[in-house]
Amino acid sequence: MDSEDKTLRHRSATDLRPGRRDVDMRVTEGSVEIEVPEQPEAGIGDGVFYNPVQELNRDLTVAVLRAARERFEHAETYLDATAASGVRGVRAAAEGWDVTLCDRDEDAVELCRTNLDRNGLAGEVVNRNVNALMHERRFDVVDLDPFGTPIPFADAAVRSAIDLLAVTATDTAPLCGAHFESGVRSYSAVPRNTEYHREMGVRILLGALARTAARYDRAITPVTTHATKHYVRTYLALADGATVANRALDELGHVHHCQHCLWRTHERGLIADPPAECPNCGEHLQTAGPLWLGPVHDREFLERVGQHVDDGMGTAEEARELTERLAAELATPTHYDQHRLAKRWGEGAMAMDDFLERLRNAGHEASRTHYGGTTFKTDADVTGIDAAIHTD
Ligand SMILES: C[S@@+](CC[C@H](N)C(=O)[O-])C[C@H]1O[C@@H](n2cnc3c(N)ncnc32)[C@H](O)[C@@H]1O
Ligand SMILES: [Zn+2]
Repeated sequence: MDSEDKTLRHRSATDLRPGRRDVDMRVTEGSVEIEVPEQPEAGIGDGVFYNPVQELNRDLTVAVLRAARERFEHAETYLDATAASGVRGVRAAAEGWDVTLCDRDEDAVELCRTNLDRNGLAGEVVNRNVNALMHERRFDVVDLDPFGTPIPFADAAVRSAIDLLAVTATDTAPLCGAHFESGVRSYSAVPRNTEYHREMGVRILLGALARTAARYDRAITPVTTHATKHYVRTYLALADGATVANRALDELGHVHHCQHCLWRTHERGLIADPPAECPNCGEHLQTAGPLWLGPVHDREFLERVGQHVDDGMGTAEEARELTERLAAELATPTHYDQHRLAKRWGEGAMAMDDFLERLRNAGHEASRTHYGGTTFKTDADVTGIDAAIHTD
C-alpha cells in the first residue's frame, strides 16, 4: 500500500467531534485505537501531529520492543519522549510496558491521556520539556521521535536510556548533505551529497550519536536501522564504561568519494587522510565525516524483530520484507546504484539478480540493500564491479 492509500485509509475513519476546530478521527494501529485530530494536507499545522506514513516505523517499534524483552536485562519502562497523540506509548503500554508519555504541548498530553483511557491502559502522562525529564529520570527504553533533528534531545537521551535508545530523524536533507550547512551545524560533521544519500544520512546520524554517548562514557551498538521514505530510524543498545565507549569511537571515520567515477574508500580514525586524487580517474575526492563506519544492525536481533512482526500490524508485509532485506545487507559502509553505474557505462540496466550473480561469480560478496530497488552492496570497487559485469 503506498502512502497515498494509507492516508485515505486513515482519513476514512469515524469523525468524533465535528464541533471542534480540528475534526478528530479514530485510527486503529496494531491492537489499539487512538483519537487524532484530522491532519492538514502537509501533515503539520494546528492540532496534535499524527503521521499515518510512519505506521511502518511504529509497527517495527513494537516488534523491536518484543525482541528487546528477550535481549535486555532491563525491559520494563518505556519513555515516549515526544509523544504527540501518544500512539507509540499507547502501543507500548498494550505490550505490557510501564509507559511514560511526555510532550510539552498541553493539547498533546490531553490526547495522550484520552488515548490511554480509551484503550483501558495505565500509563504516566507528563507535560514538560522532555530534556528536563530525561536529565532527572532513567528509563529502560527511551524513544525519540521529534520533528526534524533529534540532536537537541541527544545528550539527555543517551544518559536517560538504560538499555535501548530509539531515534527517528526526519531532517534527511541536512543529514545526506543536500542542505550542507544545516547538516554541519546539527551533526558536527561533513555530510556529502552522493548517490548513497540515505546511507550517508544513517552514518552521519550514528556518528553524532556515538560521539554524544562517548561524552558520558557510554557506547552505542546499533541493533536495527532503516532509512525509509523520509526519515532515518535507528535502535541503539547502550553500554557503560570508558573502554566500550572508546571501542565505539573506533567505528568512526571518513569516506572519500569521487563524484566523477563513483570510486570511494573509507578509513577509520577521527583525522581524515584522503588520497591526493581519485586513484581510478585522477579527479578530486570529496571527504565526508566523521561518520559511523561500523555495522548498523545486529543480525540476530534483527531476525528476532522480523519474527515479532504479527499479522495484526497494518504494515506486516512491508515490515517483514524490510527486516529480511536489512538482515541480508552486507555491512560495507556505502552502497552502489546499478542505474548510476549503467549510465556511466552507457548501457541499459539489467535484472538485479543477474547483476548480483555476476559479482558473486567473479568471487565478490554482493547483496541487495533496502535503500532502493536497484541498490546493492559489494566488497568490489568500481573497477572490480565493471570487470565482473563485463566478462565478455
Ligand atoms: C513528530 S511529533 C511526535 C509524533 C509521535 N511520536 C508519533 O509517532 O506519532 C513531535 C512531538 O514532540 C513534541 N516536542 C517538541 N519538543 C519537545 C520538548 N522539548 N519536550 C517535549 N515534547 C516536545 C511536539 O509537541 C510534538 O508533539
Ligand atoms: Zn574517480
